[in-house]
Amino acid sequence: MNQDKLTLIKDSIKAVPDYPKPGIMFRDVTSLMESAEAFTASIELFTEEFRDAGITKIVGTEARGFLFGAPLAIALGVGFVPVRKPGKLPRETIGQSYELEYGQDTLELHIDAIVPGDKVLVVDDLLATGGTIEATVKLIRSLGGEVDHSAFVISLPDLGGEKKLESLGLTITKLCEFDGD
Ligand SMILES: O=P(O)(O)OC[C@H]1O[C@H](OP(=O)(O)OP(=O)(O)O)[C@H](O)[C@@H]1O
Ligand SMILES: Nc1ncnc2[nH]cnc12
Repeated sequence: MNQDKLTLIKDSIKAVPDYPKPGIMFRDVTSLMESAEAFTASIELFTEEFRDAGITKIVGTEARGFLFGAPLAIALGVGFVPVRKPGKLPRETIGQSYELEYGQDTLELHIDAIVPGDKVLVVDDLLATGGTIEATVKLIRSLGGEVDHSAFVISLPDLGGEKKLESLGLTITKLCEFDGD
């Protein structure tokens, strides 16, 4: 990947100590999005990476996964499917609960949004424990979707998400990483 773009992206992400709870170093992707150059670079790098991967759908997780998944879907010319927190999707859904770095939650997916044979790329702003994407992958696979690839703007490898997703058979594409938290 283009090193200048990767540096621009990493440098644009502000750190907020003790948010949303004491002891959490919050990596704020909204500061990246405030920079047209950094936001554009992130979508360009993902597009180059997945242009020839045979992806048929992108799944993005609420809420920050929508911000990168949707523009990438347009760039790749494929559909975008949201995975949402409970009660937000209007049609019939399936659900999966999961653990977060700072809590517990459930995610839902429309049952007709993924069809057997879909080759799905899961996209989120940040990979921490991997709980969000593990739950998302279970939802997609239970509907017959194939999911081999994941993409993140930020990874926090110390929190174990990369190992968890590798054990699920996923490749991990990340634009930057931070350690020590
Ligand atoms: O790898 P994990 O430990 O699962 O953590 C990563 C997830 O946590 C954050 O979302 P959050 O649940 O805070 O939701 P939000 O995007 O709606 O703020 C982040 O955007 C990822 O989706
Ligand atoms: N440290 C962190 N910064 C931003 N988003 C997160 N989601 C889970 N952990 C996070």
